[in-house]
Formats: sequence, C-alpha cells, structure tokens
Amino acid sequence: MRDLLRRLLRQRKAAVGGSILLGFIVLALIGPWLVMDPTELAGRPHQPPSSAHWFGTTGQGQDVLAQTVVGARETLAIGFAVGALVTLMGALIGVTSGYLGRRVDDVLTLTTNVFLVIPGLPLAIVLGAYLPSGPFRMVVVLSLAGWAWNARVFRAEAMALRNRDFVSAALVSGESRSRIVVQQLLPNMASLLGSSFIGNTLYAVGAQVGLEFLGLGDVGSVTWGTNLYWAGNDAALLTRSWWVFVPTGMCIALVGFSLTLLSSAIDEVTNPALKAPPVTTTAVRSAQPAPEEAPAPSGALLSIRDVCIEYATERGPARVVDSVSFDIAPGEVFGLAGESGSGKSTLGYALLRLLPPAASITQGRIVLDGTDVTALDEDSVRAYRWSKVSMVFQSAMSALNPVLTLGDQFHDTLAAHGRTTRAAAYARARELLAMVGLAPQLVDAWPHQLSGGMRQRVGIALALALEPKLVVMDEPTTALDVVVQKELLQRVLELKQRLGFAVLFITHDLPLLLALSDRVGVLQGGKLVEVDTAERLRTDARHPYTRLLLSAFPHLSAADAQQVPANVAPEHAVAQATAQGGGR
Ligand SMILES: Nc1ncnc2c1ncn2[C@@H]1O[C@H](COP(=O)(O)OP(=O)(O)OP(=O)(O)O)[C@@H](O)[C@H]1O
Repeated sequence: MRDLLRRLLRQRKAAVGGSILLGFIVLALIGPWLVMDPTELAGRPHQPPSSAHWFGTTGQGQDVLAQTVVGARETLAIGFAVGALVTLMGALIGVTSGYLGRRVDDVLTLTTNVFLVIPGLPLAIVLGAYLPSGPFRMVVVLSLAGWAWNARVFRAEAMALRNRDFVSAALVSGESRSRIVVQQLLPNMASLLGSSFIGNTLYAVGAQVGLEFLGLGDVGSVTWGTNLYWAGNDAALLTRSWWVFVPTGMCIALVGFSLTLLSSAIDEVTNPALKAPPVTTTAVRSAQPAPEEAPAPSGALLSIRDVCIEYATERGPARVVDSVSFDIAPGEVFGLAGESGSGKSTLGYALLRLLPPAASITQGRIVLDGTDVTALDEDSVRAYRWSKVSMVFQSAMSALNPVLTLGDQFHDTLAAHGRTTRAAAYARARELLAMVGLAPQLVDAWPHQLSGGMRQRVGIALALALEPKLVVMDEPTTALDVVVQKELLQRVLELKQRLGFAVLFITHDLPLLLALSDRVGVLQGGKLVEVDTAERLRTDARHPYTRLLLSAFPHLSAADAQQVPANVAPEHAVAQATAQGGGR
C-alpha cells in the first residue's frame, strides 16, 4: 500500500490532480474564517467585481467571493462523505453477494437491481420530502441513490477472485467467511476501492450540485449548488451578471478535473499496462527491411527474415527479438526453444500481429504463404488471422470465454470469417470436437465444466476451425499432467498428418521439442543461436547454450534421447518422452 502511494505521488497526473484537490480542501477548511459572512447583504445587488468585492455581488447584494469560498466546505464535505459511504456500501454488499453466492446473492442482487431501476431523481425527491433538511439529508439521499451500481462492480470482482487459490487456501486454513471477505477479498480490491471512491466523490459533487440547483437541497445553506440556484433565481443570466455564477462553476469544474486526474492516475499505477508507451511506434509500419535480405527458400510456408522486435519502455526501446531468421516448410513441426524471457512468445505473437501496443517490429520481414505479414493493414490482418495462421494459447483456462458455451465460441470464430448460420457453426463445432477426441455433445457445455486437458483440446479444435496452414502453439501443455500432455501431443501430430498444417511449437522444454519436432530453433536473449534438425540437435548440439538447455532436463538428456531410434515416428517419440517425465 505504501509502495502504491509512493508510485502515485511520482505520477504527474496524480501530482496535478492531488494539488488542485488539496488546494480546495485547505480552502474549505480555513477559507470561511478569512472571508466575510456570505449571507450578509454587503453591497448593492449585481455589482461587478471591484476592490470592495473582488468577485462582485449577488442579486441580493451578498459577496460572491465569500459565497464561493464558504460553499466549498459543505459541498466537499458532502462529496467525500457520500463518496466514502457509497464505496463502502457497494463494496460490502457486492463482495458479500459475489463471494457467498446462492441465497445471499439472490437476495442482495434482487435488492441491488431494484435500486438500480428506480430513477435517481424521483428517489431523491421522495426521500428529500420525508427527511429533515440539512447536509445529512443530502448524504442519505445520494448514498441510497448511488450504492447499487457500485455493488454490481464489486460483486463481479468478488466472483472473479473467489475461485483464486489464495481464497481457497484461506478457507481450508479455517478462516471464517466474513474474515475472508474483509481480510482476503477487500485488500485485493485496493485499487478498485481507491478509484471507486474518487469516482463516487465526483458523482456526489455533481449530483449534489444538480439537486441543489433544482431547489431540492436546503436553499438556506451556502453550497456551490445553492449558489447556482440563487444565481438562477436572481436572474443573473438575464442581467448578464456572469460574475455571480462563473466562480462557482469554475470551482466545480476544477474539482471535477482534479478527481478525474486522480482516478486516471490510480488506474495507471495499479494497472501499468493501461499506460501508453512513451514512444508510440506504429508497430509494423515502421519496420525496416532487413539490411541484406536473404531470399526465402522456394517452397517455405513461413519465412522470417532478420526480424527485430522492440518494446517501448520508460528507459527507452528494449530489443527482445534480435535479427531472427528461419523458415518453416508446409506440414513441418518447427520447435522454438529457449529459457523464460528469451522472446519466444513475442515472436509467436508477431506472426499473428498480436503484439501489445508497446511492442513493434522494427526490422525485417515475415512472409506467410506469400503474404507479407508486416505490411498488412488492419482490415487484412483480421482476414489473415485464424484463416492462415491460428494460435493455441498457453492458458487453456483463460483462452476460452467463460460466459459462452463451446458452440457459441465456435460460432463467433466462424462468423467472424464469413457468413454462417448458428446451426451450421454448431455442426462444424461438433465435427471439430470429435476430431480432437471430445464428445460432440460438449458443444453445449460451458468452459468451467471441462478439465484443463479438455479445454486445451477445445483450444486446438478452435485453432483448426478455419483450416489454417500454420498453427502457433505457445506452451500448450505446460499446465497439464504428463498423461494428458502425451495424449494431447499425439492428437496434434495425428491431426497434422491428416490435415497437413505446419506447427510452430513454443516451449522451454527442449527435450520435449526434440521428440516432437522436425527442426528446432534455440533462442537465447532474443537471438537465434542454433537451428537444426531435431535428430542432429539430440546428438550433436553445437552451441553451448543448446547443450546447457539439454543438460537442464535430467528426464531426457541427450544420452537418453539417443535411445530414441531415428526412424521412430514423432508420435511414438512423444509417448516415450512424456512417459519419461516430459511434463517436468
Ligand atoms: N509489455 C512489455 N514491455 C516491456 N517488455 C516486455 C513486455 N512484454 C514482454 N517483455 C519482455 O520481453 C522479453 C521476452 O518476453 P516473452 O514473453 O516473449 O518471453 P518468452 O521466451 O516467451 O518467456 P516465457 O516462456 O516465460 O513466456 C522478456 O524479457 C520480457 O520482459
């Protein structure tokens, strides 16, 4: 938390927003002692700014400066009080509802929905009529009208967190449910709590001013809302007495601006991925041709030539893929190995033009089946992805949309690439599910009803839906046990044999790759240090890094691998490798 505050203070947006807000808070605290009584009839009505009244006078002759300064106190006090109350109510109700589920969720969700459908203004008018006037009334009215949508946000967050391992760990360690809500869930929502509080304060200031301007507040008090109410009542607009409402209006706008800056700063600090990279490079368009571009060998399906990929970071561009060149032939399984952080996934994502905004291909060319991937415009990229190259992602859990049935996910994919009816998409989905060894009836299942291995099979089926020529598999079996891993890889090789697609298989498990692939490339620190046939690498790896990687896996060392006969079909080699502990 302290670290979060420190990072927040270093943020320019937070510094500007915080300074403005702090200025107003100080003004609200000590200002009323420095100015005259705002209700005193101190001069002639509608007097423009002068040395006696710096901001002029109202339609009744009161000092506008005094009204603006004194108005800050109640407006901000109500704003912060409502902001805190709405956040607290929303968080407690939402988290309890999302975490406990079942009956409690039903009752709390129903209550929340009832409050959501009641329009805020009539609710405020009705409540206002029954409650005694004063700041307390405004706090109650705005809190009751505002908590419900907050509860929805917190409920969704709690539902996402409740299945996380640390919550299960707290549960099995004997913590009570209420303690889990307060000790485990709420602290993990610190950033959401912070930005909700700021957002709710903004809502409270705006809604309060709006209600008071309409005369629904306590018109006898001095707030920014009542200042505007009296400005309207005293015909300040008609008499063009701009000084009556402009100072209050400016204060409201400045407070709104400062809260917005703070909210955006909290978002950026708690989620650095939101932050725009310092150098905006339009990825591929800035790519320079390779210095001495070697022609792709004829017949290559994929040709990567001298590709460099950089991330824009705070400390300048960081090159994570450095002058990489290799080819993949049609139907070939090409393995890409390298330790964590060597740039394997970045290269895989570049093939699908899926690099994050901070990354750019700064040099080189990627040509797939005659298409220069680096030169595609956005429309062509959409058509190219999945039809020519698809991807099986590492995390089977998060690659599937949890709120769509499997059939709907196939339908979405197929519909994005041409007209298809729901019935036709479902029929194709059944066919694809059967192809990867799953029961076709699973088309109506939800992702959470499947095991990890089944989900990854669905991922493979989805990747094959449009019969691409190349499938990128980014550590598709990392999270699976050895038995499931073995079955899955055998299935991939069978399908490859049948359908003829090529595979770029990414993993740090070099022995597994040697058993699975036709050729293997080894990446070290973004550079491709060795490319050779799997057979030769097994027995005769030349680069010390390749040898180091091989020796790091005792379950299938180079010596073990020699026992795999050269003529063994890859499927059998996979079976052998995985049976010996290929899953690490
Ligand atoms: N958004 C980013 N900004 C800056 N650097 C990044 C970003 N994303 C990744 N990197 C860096 O790029 C390098 C390559 O990352 P990449 O994910 O491609 O590695 P990898 O070999 O696939 O690793 P792993 O097997 O662990 O997934 C790493 O050093 C990583 O820190």
